[in-house]
Amino acid sequence: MKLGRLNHVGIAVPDMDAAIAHWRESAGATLTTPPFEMPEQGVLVCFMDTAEGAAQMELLSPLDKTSPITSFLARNPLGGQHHMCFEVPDIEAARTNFEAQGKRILGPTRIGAHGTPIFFVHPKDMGGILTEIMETPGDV
Ligand SMILES: CC[C@H](C(=O)O)C(=O)SCCNC(=O)CCNC(=O)[C@H](O)C(C)(C)COP(=O)(O)OP(=O)(O)OC[C@H]1O[C@@H](n2cnc3c(N)ncnc32)[C@H](O)[C@@H]1OP(=O)(O)O
Ligand SMILES: [Co+2]
Repeated sequence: MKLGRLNHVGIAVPDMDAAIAHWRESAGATLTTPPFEMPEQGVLVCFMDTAEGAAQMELLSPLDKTSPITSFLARNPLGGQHHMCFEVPDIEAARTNFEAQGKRILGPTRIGAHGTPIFFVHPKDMGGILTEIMETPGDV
């Protein structure tokens, strides 16, 4: 199955304000959303875009000890690339496809930070990359 557009690169950060300043100063990135909490995912999240929306970073810091970002930062205290997110037109068809390939889907399909359904595929089944699949936003 051919995946669509790379929607964002997820970056785990230990300090959200410092990370925003870093990407603004070192890459000229602009904040497209102020940080907002997604308690159901255990994260504080914001999006930064490079020139003309050429690339989007999703900055993620943990809301609590149970957050998936907490264990990532325990292994990578300075933070780092956490996941890559690809778009698909039909999230259920994509889920079925990955399951048919025998790849481990992590948890239920749920609503992600762009307001569309997402799921994750285990990094060990994706060449070491935690892979997020999201349904393309309808207003594209
Ligand atoms: C707000 C939604 C937003 C959006 O875009 O809509 C998001 O993107 S939210 C992002 C945060 N949520 C998630 O990441 C959910 C999916 N993640 C998970 O289920 C876990 O984090 C998991 C299973 C990927 C890792 O769990 P854990 O931290 O407990 O580590 P393990 O000991 O189970 O790890 C097993 C193995 O995988 C390696 N690993 C862990 N995390 C990553 C990663 N991000 N990238 C690559 N590899 C990763 C880990 O090192 C272990 O490898 P090993 O060789 O066995 O040491
Ligand atoms: Co993401």
